[in-house]
Amino acid sequence: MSIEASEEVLAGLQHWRDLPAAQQPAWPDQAAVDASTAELRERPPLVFAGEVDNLKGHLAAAARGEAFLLQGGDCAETFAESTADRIRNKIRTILQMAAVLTYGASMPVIKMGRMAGQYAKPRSSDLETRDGVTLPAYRGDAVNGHAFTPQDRTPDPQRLVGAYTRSATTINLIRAFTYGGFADLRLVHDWNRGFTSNPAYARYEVLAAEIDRAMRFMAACGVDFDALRTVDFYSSHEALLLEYESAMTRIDSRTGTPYNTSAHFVWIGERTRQVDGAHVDLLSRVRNPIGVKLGPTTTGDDALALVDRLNPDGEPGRLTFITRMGAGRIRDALPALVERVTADGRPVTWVCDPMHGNTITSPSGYKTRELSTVLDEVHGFFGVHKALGTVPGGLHVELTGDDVTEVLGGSEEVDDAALARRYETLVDPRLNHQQSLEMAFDVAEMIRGH
Ligand SMILES: O=C[C@H](O)[C@H](O)COP(=O)(O)O
Ligand SMILES: C=C(OP(=O)(O)O)C(=O)O
Ligand SMILES: [Mn+2]
Repeated sequence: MSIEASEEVLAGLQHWRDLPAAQQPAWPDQAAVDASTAELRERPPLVFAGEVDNLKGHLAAAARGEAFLLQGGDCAETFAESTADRIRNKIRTILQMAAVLTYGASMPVIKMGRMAGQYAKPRSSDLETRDGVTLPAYRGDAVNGHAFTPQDRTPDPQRLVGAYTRSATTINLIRAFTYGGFADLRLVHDWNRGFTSNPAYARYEVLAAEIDRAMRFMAACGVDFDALRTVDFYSSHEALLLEYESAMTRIDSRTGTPYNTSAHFVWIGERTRQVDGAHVDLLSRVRNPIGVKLGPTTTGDDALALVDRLNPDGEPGRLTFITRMGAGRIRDALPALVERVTADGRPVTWVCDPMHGNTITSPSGYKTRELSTVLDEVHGFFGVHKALGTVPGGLHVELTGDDVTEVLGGSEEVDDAALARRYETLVDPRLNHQQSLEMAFDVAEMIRGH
């Protein structure tokens, strides 16, 4: 039987159109936007309501300290790099990190990509000027092209359909890899052995040897490793482009309620989380688990107003707060927020994004981050939660599975001169494969000390 949504619910899904919406592209032609979104509305969902509900249950467990979220991927996915190799490498990196964290935390790790839809970016400035020429800023491949030409930089709504198509092929590959044997724990463990056999990472040998012993213990006990060949891997992106997110919002025929079917999990960015704004309104009406990024100026009142709007009934797993304070601020700024929300009593999953509060410009002019500063924010996050007796529920990271040089530091040190070698990101700097694993080992040690 198929249950339909009420007129009131359907009308509510359009209410965002009456509200202020930050960070939307200046589309030159609204009729062309309408044509693209009409096309999107005809396309199949990318994720299914049952999967989304399962994820919500897992995130509820993370809020209670019974699971840990690992969410990672590019700052901005690009159409050109939605290739099988790049996608496979990212999945492999996340699976390797997850294996280490599972051991460190002794709990299930929820695997989630900033993947299969992360094609739209908020920007500090609407415009970019180079050599006296001013053009619209690059806002992600779902909006415009990165090349500094008027043709590329003019927002093109056909790109919304392009983003859908790439998201569909990416999630298809994710499903194929994670259900087809690529996620086999024995394989993932072998890859990690390859990482720790590199002398640069000798300090992680002790933990690696422990994991090795645990694997042999499991084998000796007759654990059915074949049953561990598949994993659930969830998709996520910032729900920034309201026309796209609205077109992908569908009524679940089982319940008659709306789900955003563009990803399992969507989040609202630091720049678009205005409590009376369009983003909060649209996401308040869908049933997915959702996140909100919270920067260092967030007040307890702001956080509670978001709980009121996004999770008034305190549904477990519904709301994740992704804090991105900066290593220098987290120890001062986070406690008041956590205390206030904890006193309220409605559950929240606390996740640490140690990237966005720690962006710097290197002496040679690259937008970058220092791995040591990134790790310091994670330490601060665990420290605050430990002191308050609350639960650090996960990690949100910008990373890639490739050997890029975008973030400074790491045991195989990337220095300022090395940044030029393989700086490929179109927006924010990502941890490379090795730096990502180094973070996973470091965090695993941190969790054990927690
Ligand atoms: O990921 C996000 C960036 O931090 C955001 O898009 C802002 O970047 P910008 O300051 O380069 O515009
Ligand atoms: C823009 C981003 O983050 P924030 O909203 O936290 O600045 C991002 O996650 O890429
Ligand atoms: Mn970013």
